[in-house]
Amino acid sequence: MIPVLHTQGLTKLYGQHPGLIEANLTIPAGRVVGLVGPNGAGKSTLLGLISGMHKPTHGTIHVLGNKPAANAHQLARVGFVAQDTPVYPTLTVADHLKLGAKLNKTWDHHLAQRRINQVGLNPNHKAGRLSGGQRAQLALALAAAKRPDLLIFDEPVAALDPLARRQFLQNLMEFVSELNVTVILSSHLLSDLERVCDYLILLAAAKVQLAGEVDDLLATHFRLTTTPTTSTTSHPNSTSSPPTTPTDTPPSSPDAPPPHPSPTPSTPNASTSKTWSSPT
Ligand SMILES: Nc1ncnc2c1ncn2[C@@H]1O[C@H](COP(=O)(O)OP(=O)(O)OP(=O)(O)O)[C@@H](O)[C@H]1O
Repeated sequence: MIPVLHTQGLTKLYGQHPGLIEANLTIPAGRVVGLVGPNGAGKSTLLGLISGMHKPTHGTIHVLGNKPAANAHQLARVGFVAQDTPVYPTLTVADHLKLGAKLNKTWDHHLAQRRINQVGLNPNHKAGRLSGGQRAQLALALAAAKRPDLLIFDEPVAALDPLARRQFLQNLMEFVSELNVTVILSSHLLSDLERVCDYLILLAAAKVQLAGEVDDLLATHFRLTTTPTTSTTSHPNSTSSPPTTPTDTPPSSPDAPPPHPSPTPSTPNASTSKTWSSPT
């Protein structure tokens, strides 16, 4: 099967300044990919390269088997939602749906309408008057109604409060299971994405530090926390520091997004709160 993303030595320089250095990535189809790293790590640069907004300085990149944004068909296969969920403030929710239908040949009006109803958005409300969470839901419905094969979100939950974040991720997971789409989500914080992604890319200082299936990464490198009454279990390969208490990462935190519905089997430990230790 053709990978959703395949890069070799992918490098983007802004003048002399590195945005991304020598990235080698192969992401299989059907994953929810967490792209995580601190400020300036290169997340937006990589997403810009995938969507075709940036051109590589050197190296190669193939998205769904083709060069990014190579033609109209390729553009239609990739949905991109930039930071701050851009919408047109003076247009109503219904206007956004009409615009989406005009601009996209593959537009699924039924899907868009159904999702708008399900999340309780009033079609007559202007986008400029929606809350951050409602804007995110609108942007998600618009992106999904394009029926893309790859859906990209740059920092989708950064500006949302815990409840809106949870609702957004829940809706996203519903789309994923309904549409069979690959999703790439970026965030500064692994904790934002860890329960929804099944593939992880860690970036720092413009370089890929770690990439792979979450289950594989967990199998080789993780630390578990258990209830206070039982002893803490460490993976034999783990070189992590002393165990954390459950209060460090409460499983029932209101901040915790819903579990990923992917058919990919999770590790037996995946429902236990987990803490990533630094890659070695
Ligand atoms: N237009 C630009 N001109 C010059 N340098 C840039 C430009 N865009 C990004 N950079 C630099 O490239 C590096 C990667 O930036 P990028 O925006 O991709 O990181 P990021 O992980 O998305 O950061 P953030 O989380 O803050 O959005 C940073 O050092 C940044 O300063």
